[in-house]
Amino acid sequence: MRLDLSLYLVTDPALCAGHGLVETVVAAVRGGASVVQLRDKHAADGELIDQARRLKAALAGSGVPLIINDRLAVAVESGADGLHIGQDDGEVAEARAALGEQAILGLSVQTLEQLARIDAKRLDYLGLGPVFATPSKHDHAEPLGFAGLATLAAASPLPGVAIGGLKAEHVAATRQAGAQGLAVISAICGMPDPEAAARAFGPWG
Ligand SMILES: Cc1ncc(COP(=O)(O)OP(=O)(O)O)c(N)n1
Ligand SMILES: Cc1nc(C(=O)O)sc1CCOP(=O)(O)O
Ligand SMILES: [Mg+2]
Repeated sequence: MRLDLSLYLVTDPALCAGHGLVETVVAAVRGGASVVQLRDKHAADGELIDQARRLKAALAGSGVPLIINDRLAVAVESGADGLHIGQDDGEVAEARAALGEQAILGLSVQTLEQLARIDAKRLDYLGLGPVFATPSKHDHAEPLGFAGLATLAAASPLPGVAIGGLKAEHVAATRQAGAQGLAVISAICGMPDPEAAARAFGPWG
């Protein structure tokens, strides 16, 4: 099945706490989220596996894949659809070997130098960012702006999803820069109505 990166929800345990993790994700999917990533930098593996299984059950029949952030063992053990790793989160070859050919594997890229080194045949997509500075990730790299995003997207052999400080008002500029979608935390998680917040991004194509 084609991977639809158009509205990629990344969860945050604190921001999702208001409505609850599963409720926030289900509402966002009703509003048009096309991918969900479970991201929690502090939870133990066992807790994340449990959350991933609950999310997988909630997403059943929606066609929306569940991606695990950082933790290969959690992705394998939970039966999630894939894994997203950053430049310091382990080897792409090891992740692909453990996940199998059918799983979705994404990698974060911030620079042209990193892009030149990617193992494209083992990857499905790239996370390109941050477009803007964001309080949602304390250790983010230098912001790219839309010009930097366009440079990376043009040089990328893989579909890219833009991330970092993006809101519904940035859909047109993100498309124009050549990304295949927007990945967001705070524009959906922690909003009073996550379904309406997701719907505000509108149709991609
Ligand atoms: C879709 C997407 N793109 C980029 C990231 C960032 O990954 P990483 O650089 O490993 O940082 P952390 O999210 O692990 O803090 C992402 N998670 N998702
Ligand atoms: C998880 C993450 N990764 C980034 C990167 O640049 O790789 S920026 C980011 C946080 C995105 O949150 P928000 O939509 O609230 O700005
Ligand atoms: Mg990471």
